[in-house]
Amino acid sequence: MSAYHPLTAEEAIQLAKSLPGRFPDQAELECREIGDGNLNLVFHVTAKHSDHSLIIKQAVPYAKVVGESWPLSLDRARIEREALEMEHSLCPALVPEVYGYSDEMAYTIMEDLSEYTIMRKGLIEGNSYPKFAEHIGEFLARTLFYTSDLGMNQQKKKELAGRFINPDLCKITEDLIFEDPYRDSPNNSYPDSIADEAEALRGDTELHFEVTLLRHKFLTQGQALLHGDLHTGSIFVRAESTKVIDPEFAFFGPMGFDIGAVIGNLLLNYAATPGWAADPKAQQLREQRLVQMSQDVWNHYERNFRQLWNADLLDEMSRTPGYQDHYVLQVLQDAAGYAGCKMIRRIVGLSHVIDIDTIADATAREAAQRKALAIGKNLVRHHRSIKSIDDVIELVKQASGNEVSI
Ligand SMILES: Nc1ncnc2c1ncn2[C@@H]1O[C@H](COP(=O)(O)OP(=O)(O)O)[C@@H](O)[C@H]1O
Ligand SMILES: CSC[C@H]1O[C@H](OP(=O)(O)O)[C@H](O)[C@@H]1O
Repeated sequence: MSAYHPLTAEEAIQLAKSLPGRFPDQAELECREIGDGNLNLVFHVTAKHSDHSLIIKQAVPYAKVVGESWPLSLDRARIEREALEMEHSLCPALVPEVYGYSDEMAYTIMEDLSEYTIMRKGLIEGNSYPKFAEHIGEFLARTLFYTSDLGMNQQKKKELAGRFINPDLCKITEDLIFEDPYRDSPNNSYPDSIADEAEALRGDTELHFEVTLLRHKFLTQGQALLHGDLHTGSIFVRAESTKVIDPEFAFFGPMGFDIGAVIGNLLLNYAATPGWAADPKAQQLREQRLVQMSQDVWNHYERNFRQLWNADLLDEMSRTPGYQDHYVLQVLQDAAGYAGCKMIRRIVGLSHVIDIDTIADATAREAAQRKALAIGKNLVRHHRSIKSIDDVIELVKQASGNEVSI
């Protein structure tokens, strides 16, 4: 019989105490459950009168946001922990350290990042993160290159892929991102004010064709080990430092999905900007910064990825002249398409983003929803003809209906 049960705060404290070297012997520990995500429990354990602390993240056997009617495998905790360890080994400065775990109890004990801000909140507050694009570009390039057939032994990659078969969490993405927004699904949720947009999405078969191509790639292309859910709520930031958390959707999939997740979420915040910055000058500055950041994320990714390819390529056939350019362009096109899909799902599907949903003024909120959908659709529709990141930005500007000079 399994020993699994959801931890109490007291049990989390006992667990923290039992970890050697993490707290002074006589420390008086306190614990709070702080999970604000859709799926898991997160315990924050701190020592009174000291700066020692840690996080215990535990999966529950269902999707917390929906309830027990949506069962989910506890194995996702192992997958998240192994992905965190892999990402930390490739990018130690950009991923929290794992201190301990239990697969049976589905928990991971890790470094406390409470001194950081969740990026989605920071962006809503209008903060700028000048190092972010450089950091996330490095994270994307290193994790994707070294887990692909380019940078990892190909037999080892096949074995590793077996550890990251993640059917429950992939099914969430397949349904919520690539299907529900385009049909009449009980999972969908949107206000009456944009019912016309939702109806148009359901009838747009040309758009469905492009989404189906992206969905097929997601289902079949085991290009690299992905984070799988790299939105701005899964990234902690400070002015000088960035940390990626929450890779429980990790699996071997198309590289562009992770890159597109970052860019799509920056663009969701971009679409929301008029709802947060009343002053036109401040609004313009924020918009320019977000568009520039989206462009920089790609540019840093591409520069790092090409450097790794030129220095550490294991696959001999991939030295064929022209192949690197072909490969990188495919990833860019995928990233643009996936960014668009991610934007659309956050407006009409299950699980929205606070960047848009918490805009107080109803007119500004609706305008943000419509702008996000326009950008998302434009990226999906045209992703296969994109030739450069400038083309991506052009599609964003075109759909925004306003000038964004960067
Ligand atoms: N390592 C950490 N340090 C500090 N806070 C964390 C850490 N990991 C998670 N949290 C907090 O818990 C919240 C939910 O965590 P997350 O991993 O996104 O859970 P879920 O998988 O349920 O989405 C985060 O938004 C953050 O506030
Ligand atoms: C029913 S899960 C919906 C949604 O939640 C996940 O996000 P997070 O774990 O960060 O809360 C993921 O984006 C899923 O698509």
